Amino acid sequence: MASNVSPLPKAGPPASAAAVPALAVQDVALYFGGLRALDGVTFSAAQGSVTSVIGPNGAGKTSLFNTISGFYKANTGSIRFFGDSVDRLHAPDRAKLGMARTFQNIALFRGMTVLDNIKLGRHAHMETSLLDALWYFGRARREEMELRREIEERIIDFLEIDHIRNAPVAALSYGLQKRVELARALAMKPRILMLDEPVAGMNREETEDMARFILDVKEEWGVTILMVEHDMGMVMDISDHVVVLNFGQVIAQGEPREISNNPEVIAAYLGSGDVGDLRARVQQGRGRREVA
Ligand SMILES: Nc1ncnc2c1ncn2[C@@H]1O[C@H](COP(=O)(O)OP(=O)(O)OP(=O)(O)O)[C@@H](O)[C@H]1O
Repeated sequence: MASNVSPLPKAGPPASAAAVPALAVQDVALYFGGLRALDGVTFSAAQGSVTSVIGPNGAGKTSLFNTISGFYKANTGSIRFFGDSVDRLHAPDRAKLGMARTFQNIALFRGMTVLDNIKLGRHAHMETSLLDALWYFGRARREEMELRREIEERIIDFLEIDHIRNAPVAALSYGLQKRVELARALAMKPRILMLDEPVAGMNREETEDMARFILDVKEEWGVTILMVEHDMGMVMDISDHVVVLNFGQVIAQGEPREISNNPEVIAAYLGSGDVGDLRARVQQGRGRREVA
């Protein structure tokens, strides 16, 4: 990818700290009345990895994302973020710690420009008290504004969206809107990026572009990725670790190759629209990691 701006400095962990997972979900349950949307879910996402959560419709993937990011409060269990419990924190405080997410349906301000949407991403870190505002009024605030501008420019360059920076979001193709959503999430300076169906509704070319950007975010920026995605080809190609949910429970987890050959996983997908895709992957018996 052409880039004459260096990537953001990695918040790279010292070797000893890398053993602490970016995210550790332990025995999490979430009930809606009598329905167990999540039931004893346990898995972790290693620092600097792409971890994907898959499962048939209604398996609990979105509920899991909402619980991790703090929109829902788990009935039982715990969630640790880089070793620290976030169980008592609400969604905005988890976002401030560096949990950024995109949504299944694009959640951008369609009448606003690309740049203004990206600028909104930084609000996760903005302080609002009067004292803070006064303190920030001087040099520190100017310096911070410059840093933020620099970050925005790096993101725009990195995601190759310079040509549309002043375009209203509503005028963009679906694939570009998804890329702007990714840009806004990056502006939050995330330590973990949670992507809810990042390539849903995309054509093949847009999907490949998005897959490349996700890998670049991981590799060049050192950001951990947690992704929910139905596109099995994309999941198997770019994931380091795959977690399979069915009826709110983890039925399998492991490397993509193990998962796509797991009979329980294939059985879970029978009758779902995704089974053809999964079967194709199994028959194909190869992924990018094997080609490389
Ligand atoms: N707010 C809610 N109130 C009641 N039930 C809910 C709520 N949200 C989800 N559910 C139920 O919880 C279960 C898990 O739903 P969830 O949306 O998490 O699944 P999913 O794996 O994300 O599905 P999809 O792939 O279709 O998006 C489903 O049975 C769903 O009907």
